[in-house]
Amino acid sequence: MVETGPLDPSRGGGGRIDRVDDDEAGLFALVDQVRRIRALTTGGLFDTDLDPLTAQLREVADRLEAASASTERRQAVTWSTGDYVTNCPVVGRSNVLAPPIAFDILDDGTLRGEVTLGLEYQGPPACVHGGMVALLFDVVLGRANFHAGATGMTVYLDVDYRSPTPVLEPIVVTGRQVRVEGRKIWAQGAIHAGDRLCATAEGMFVEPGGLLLENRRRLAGG
Ligand SMILES: CCCCC/C=C\C/C=C\C/C=C\C/C=C\CCCC(=O)SCCNC(=O)CCNC(=O)[C@H](O)C(C)(C)COP(=O)(O)OP(=O)(O)OC[C@H]1O[C@@H](n2cnc3c(N)ncnc32)[C@H](O)[C@@H]1OP(=O)(O)O
Repeated sequence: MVETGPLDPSRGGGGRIDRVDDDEAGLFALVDQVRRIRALTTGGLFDTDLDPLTAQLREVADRLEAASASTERRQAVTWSTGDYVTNCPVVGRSNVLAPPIAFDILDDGTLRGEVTLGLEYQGPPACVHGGMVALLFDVVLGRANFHAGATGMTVYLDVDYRSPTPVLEPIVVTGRQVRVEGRKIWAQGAIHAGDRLCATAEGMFVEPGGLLLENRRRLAGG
């Protein structure tokens, strides 16, 4: 049973975590522009001829492709720099899929993040897609585990959708680690819109053995 008391969305305080502000290469600034386009093209209706804009975007994409390192090298970077976070599909500032959410850590280790999701995350009318809700939980629980010092791969994620999670309105995503037994870790989370409970989740995570660590070493080239 998810205990929602510690996941009260009105709790404040705490400090920002996982936020990387160093944008020396200008990548976050570039991705911010792609995000604007991503948001505007969902259900896109424009009072202009799109062909010239498409040509301009194609040119930009061609230039980026010509200048880009290989997928393999980029994948290695995400691990070798320990910079997984900036590429995460929920918090990552260089991942266009990410809203991105920034989390604060409260004094008891609970993570709290506020976000307004756009139409690109819509499932049912005016509601966030249930798969996106699950993704938000997977990440907030995983980040809470990481900051609590015991982290693992998700082996089980139980999401209860209790009331619609709205798009285009602020929602608060919370999560915390609740128990660790050997390699097994449990965490719980909630999503609220105002003080309305939209969804709760409980996940179990298992600290991976050799294979994952080996993958990481291999991808990081050492
Ligand atoms: C997330 C950390 C990853 C660490 C990577 C290394 C460095 C990374 C550094 C920073 C990381 C930062 C972020 C991480 C990035 C992304 C994470 C996002 C979260 C995800 O996106 S993650 C993807 C989806 N996730 C999977 O792709 C998991 C598939 N899975 C497996 O790869 C294996 O499952 C594995 C390796 C996890 C364990 O395998 P294994 O062989 O080491 O352990 P084993 O099978 O013995 O299980 C041990 C005990 O857990 C129980 N158990 C297992 N599964 C259960 C289940 N479903 N329900 C109930 N109990 C279960 C068993 O019953 C046993 O219990 P008992 O000991 O009591 O018998």
